[in-house]
Amino acid sequence: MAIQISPSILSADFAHLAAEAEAVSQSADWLHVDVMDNHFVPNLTLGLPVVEALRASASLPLDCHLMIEDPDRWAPSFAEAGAGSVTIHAEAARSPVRTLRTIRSSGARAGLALNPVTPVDGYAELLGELDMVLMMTVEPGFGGQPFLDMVLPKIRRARALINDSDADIWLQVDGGVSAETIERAAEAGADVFVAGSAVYGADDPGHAVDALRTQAEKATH
Ligand SMILES: O=C(CO)[C@@H](O)[C@H](O)COP(=O)(O)O
Ligand SMILES: [Fe+2]
Repeated sequence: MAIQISPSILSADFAHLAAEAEAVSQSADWLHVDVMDNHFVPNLTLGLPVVEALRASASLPLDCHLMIEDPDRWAPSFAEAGAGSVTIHAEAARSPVRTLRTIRSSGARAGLALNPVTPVDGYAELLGELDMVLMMTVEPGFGGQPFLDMVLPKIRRARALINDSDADIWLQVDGGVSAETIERAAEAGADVFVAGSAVYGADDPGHAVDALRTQAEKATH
């Protein structure tokens, strides 16, 4: 399982987004874009126009994490805007099968995110519709929060379900991922790592991505 790193631009300088994206373009695999609507989470960030602008200027594929109340309405537009991956929250989606299929039919990867206390077993039936499962290791809404170790058993459970399914599904962790926590998440079975403050809070974001990848690889070999 190849390790992938997806820096979150939530911790980047929004006045210089293109340059911030460029700073990780040689070292990262994706650019993680946190879309928040102040309803599903108590924070408001960015929407489709910013994703369209990033799509036109950034070289990395966009990994859009929709923390919004009505993903069934909006997710297809993010896929059509050229996002490489669109992840909806299980707690918010009312028609997840239809929405995940629509994302895929636009050529994007389809992801399902689970909040820290949302059980994974109830979603086993959806695995056939998924390219990625996102495990939140903080309550969604803000960058810079501490990693929740209580989610580690659920990451292990998701890894087992994915392996049993024989499908090629990535397992992403998002929230509090740092040089200190990434090994625990990798050991539990995650293979895609979102990191905001650990990358954009560093003096050299590109180097921080390399260091995170090295740590995760060490844990899985
Ligand atoms: O989705 C979210 C927060 O809701 C994340 O993508 C954060 O932006 C990650 O930031 P750090 O916890 O790595 O600082
Ligand atoms: Fe995120």
